[in-house]
Amino acid sequence: MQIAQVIVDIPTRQTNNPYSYLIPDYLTDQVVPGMRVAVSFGNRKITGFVVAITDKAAFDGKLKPIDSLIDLAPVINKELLQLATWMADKTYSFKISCLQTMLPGGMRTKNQKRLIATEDSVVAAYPKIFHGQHEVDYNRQSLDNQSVTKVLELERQGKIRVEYNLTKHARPIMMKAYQAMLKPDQISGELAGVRKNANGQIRLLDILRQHPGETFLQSKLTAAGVTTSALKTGEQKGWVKATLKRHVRNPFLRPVAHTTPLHLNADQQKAVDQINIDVSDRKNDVFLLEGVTGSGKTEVYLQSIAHALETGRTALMLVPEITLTPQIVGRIRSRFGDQVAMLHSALSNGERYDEWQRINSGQAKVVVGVRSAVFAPLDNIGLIIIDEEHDSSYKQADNPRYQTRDVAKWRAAYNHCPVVLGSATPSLESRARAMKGVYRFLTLPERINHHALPHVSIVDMKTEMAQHQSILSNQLANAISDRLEKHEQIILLLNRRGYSSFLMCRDCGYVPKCPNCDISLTVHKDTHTLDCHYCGHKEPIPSVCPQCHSKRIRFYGVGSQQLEEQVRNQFPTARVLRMDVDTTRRKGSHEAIIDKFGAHKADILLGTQMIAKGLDFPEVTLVGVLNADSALQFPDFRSSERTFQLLTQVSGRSGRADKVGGVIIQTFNPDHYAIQLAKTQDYERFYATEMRVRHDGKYPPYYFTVKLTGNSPSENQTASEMFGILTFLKDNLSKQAIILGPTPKAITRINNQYYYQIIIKYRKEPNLKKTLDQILVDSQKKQRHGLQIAIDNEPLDFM
Ligand SMILES: Nc1ncnc2c1ncn2[C@@H]1O[C@H](COP(=O)(O)OP(=O)(O)OP(=O)(O)O)[C@@H](O)[C@H]1O
Ligand SMILES: [Zn+2]
Ligand SMILES: [Zn+2]
Repeated sequence: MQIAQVIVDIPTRQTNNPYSYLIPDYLTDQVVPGMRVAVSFGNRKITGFVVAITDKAAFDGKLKPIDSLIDLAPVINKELLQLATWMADKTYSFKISCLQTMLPGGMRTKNQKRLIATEDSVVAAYPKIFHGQHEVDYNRQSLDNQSVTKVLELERQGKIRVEYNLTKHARPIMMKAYQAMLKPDQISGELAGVRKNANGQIRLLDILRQHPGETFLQSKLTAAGVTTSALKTGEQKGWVKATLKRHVRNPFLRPVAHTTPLHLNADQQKAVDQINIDVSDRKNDVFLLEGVTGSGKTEVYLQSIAHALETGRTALMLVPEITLTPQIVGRIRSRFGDQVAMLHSALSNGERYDEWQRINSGQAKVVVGVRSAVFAPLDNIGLIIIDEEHDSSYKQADNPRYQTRDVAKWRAAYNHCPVVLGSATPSLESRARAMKGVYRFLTLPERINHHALPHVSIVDMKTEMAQHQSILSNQLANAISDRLEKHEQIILLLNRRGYSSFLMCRDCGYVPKCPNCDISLTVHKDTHTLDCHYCGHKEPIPSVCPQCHSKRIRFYGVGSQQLEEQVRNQFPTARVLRMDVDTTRRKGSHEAIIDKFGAHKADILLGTQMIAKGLDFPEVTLVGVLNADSALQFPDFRSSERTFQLLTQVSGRSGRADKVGGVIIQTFNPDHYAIQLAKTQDYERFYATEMRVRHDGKYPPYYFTVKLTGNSPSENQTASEMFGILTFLKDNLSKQAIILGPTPKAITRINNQYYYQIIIKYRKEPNLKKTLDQILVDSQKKQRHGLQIAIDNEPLDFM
């Protein structure tokens, strides 16, 4: 008797442990860990993941049987099953949400499956399953147990394939195809019987001669000059057999030219050598690769990946959200071709599924992707790279609140391979670890070919604004004219972090606020609405002030649209491209803008954070930052770090090739150290200064942190529950732990829920884990009264 241990899809703390279910006889030896199953739980029908098969139950009572299998092959491999257990524990989340997070979007929902015969014989042999068709919906209800067992067996033998019937777009595409049935020596005989002018048939035989046994998409054959009538004749004469072939969606929009490895400079060579030794020796070091902007980090990644592939292993490379992908993915593909799979948020569910499938089946050996790609089902990983390791998109904001770096390190340990964290401006955490020798430190201190870092100047907008009201300072405007004259390119960054345009009445000061949240509404000119970015509330833009009926109700703040208008007015001959959420909504538009700018078909690229990182355009000699300090006002201990990183990154886009680059930073805080040190691009001094600030303020990396957030529909209830938690923490933690709060969050009310938080700062708290786990267990009971508790281990901010 076999028993399946199942993690059920009921997000409660208790269900982090598996439940036992009997495996019915007809499924003996067919159920494998990593498959999803349907089971009864109480009187509900739910799904779950099989995590183990045992012969003893964890429980004495009578076991319920598994109702049916959802997957016919595992969707989570052994490594990821183990990872889920670690991750649930580490992030104070449910194992079920960890497992679900690992699957590509389209597979997370309950979906239909189709069975596809890969051999004709099975269609005829199992009419009860196939009803004479090559492809059928897999409908558990209409099959008897014997047939289900058979299906599983055939799947394992590779005689049938299972496809997930995703939503319409996500569906695997099966297309009409023909399989070559002739042996090479039969071709001449057949050719003799063909009329001289039957070009289509002659062409078909020609193709069959070159590719015996292969299956071709009909579209490929017709494109090659085989007519449909020739195909019909060929089918009748037994040359080819009609069948279906899967069309793999190709998310790579354009073909790329192949590139060969560059000759490395000495620093690059040293870095590659050290990484490669680790790859060969299966050592599990973490490297911090700190290289100034334009120092050629990407080439180091590429040559290390090549080495991992040479040793027969695979490689995983993570990049921040789509900002980087078009250029970097292009570079990786041009080196490694079709071995590359790409996973990012701009893919459709179907594309993501296809890519996942290519990785899972071992076809793709190199995966490039954003945060969630850290769960790519790659086997035998030889190297993991995290580019721009300081980027905040590597931390997931929702449950499970994982840090990609930590997951990567876990997988590297499992696979006995190194991790490379790369950045021009490493996070303080990583740099501090490198200083302590926990990470190995590699540096690329110079730009490629000894190009100079750009010259940065700072414009004090307080004095500037006193003279004239304009988004562009005189100095920046003059520099733009200068570059336009020289036919060089310009990047203008509008720092939108914590910054948006809102409406205010000039007479009474009224600002429209969201009815559900404690936040002012944002003006969206394209839809002519005021939107709440927290709950989605929308309302029309009023033309008179609802409070005093004045008509002088105006926009404040600058949007990228407004900046574009102003730049076009001031420089009417300049060709301007804008890149922000609005202009990149359509698929492929991001690449299109980058291509156009790269081909110098535009002079000015302006936009939000999207243009700050990773771009490598040799003709850019001026970078302007419109509002450097909009993040500095945030009540966030990382705001200086973020500002410094952003300014250094965006400055690094200037003067990357032979022409010397300049940068102009407009700011209201010209004396702030983050801005002053970004001027000299002096990471070393920034690191030293900021470490002192963190030390004095008892912040990371000197202290570990945890954020507890509670919310409920009643402010009183939220507050009193959080005070209860505070008492519990004080009773269980040591005197050294610093507990801040509970305080209302910066935006206390969101969607009519009131949020309070507690921050814990600590250096060593052996009881912390147990205490927090207990709080989570207790919170399950309180949930009935509408209170939610979330625990964020090492939060990105304290807001
Ligand atoms: N060894 C080399 N010889 C010649 N050119 C090189 C070499 N290595 C890199 N390059 C070129 O130098 C440029 C900058 O390299 P890359 O974009 O990798 O820098 P980076 O360190 O990733 O910079 P950033 O952090 O600013 O994105 C690229 O155009 C790249 O092709
Ligand atoms: Zn008013
Ligand atoms: Zn709202």
